[in-house]
Amino acid sequence: MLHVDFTKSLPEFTLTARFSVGEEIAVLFGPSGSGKTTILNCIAGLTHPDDGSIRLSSQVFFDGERPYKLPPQNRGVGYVFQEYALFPHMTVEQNIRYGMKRHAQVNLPELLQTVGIDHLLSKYPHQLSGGQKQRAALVRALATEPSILLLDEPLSALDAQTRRQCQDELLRIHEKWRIPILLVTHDQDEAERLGDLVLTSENGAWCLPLQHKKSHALSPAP
Ligand SMILES: Nc1ncnc2c1ncn2[C@@H]1O[C@H](COP(=O)(O)OP(=O)(O)OP(=O)(O)O)[C@@H](O)[C@H]1O
Repeated sequence: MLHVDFTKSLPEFTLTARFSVGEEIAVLFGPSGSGKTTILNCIAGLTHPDDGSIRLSSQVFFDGERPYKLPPQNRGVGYVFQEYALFPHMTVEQNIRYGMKRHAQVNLPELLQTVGIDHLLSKYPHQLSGGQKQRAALVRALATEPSILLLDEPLSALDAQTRRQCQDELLRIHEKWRIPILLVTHDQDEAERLGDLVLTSENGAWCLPLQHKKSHALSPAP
């Protein structure tokens, strides 16, 4: 269970985040500049709140009172950035293997097949379409065997059909992995389709879920 309870001063407003996410998909749905990426960055440890706390189950990520900051590399966070952030000089396989643990338990061939990029391992990022890059970035994040997955608008650059396929893959992966996933999107349909929990902001505060649903509707298999 992820527990987030912090404030952070930004140039134009004070960001407040107060919510909990179990083994479910929580969508952060809100306008540009409302602090979505900043929340993900605080959870990943790339930036820090001013006060409050962030915990994943019993593991403290941040505690403003002690004060304490767990280094990003010890948080077990998988992060897919807005721009995929694949290393351009590495093949897909090298990108994926980069963050893997030495004795990784993850079944990489199965994961590659699930996400449909097993035939692209020797390609470089510039040889991939937007959807393929997105999938490679997702596999790279999952290959680190994260305890939590952060996805910052991972599907925004995709056409409608590819986007739908990637949404389905994400739902399937989540069914299998059962870890908390925080997903940022500007797309209301996507928020409703993927989110067990949809968080939105009011006056800089991300607190109350708009809706909480029990099951997802996968597209029928093609
Ligand atoms: N490195 C930074 N330095 C100064 N201000 C920043 C920085 N990063 C973000 N901000 C400010 O913090 C606020 C929140 O930005 P953030 O990127 O978290 O919003 P967002 O909701 O993710 O936006 P978008 O949907 O456009 O990605 C914005 O007002 C932004 O100008």
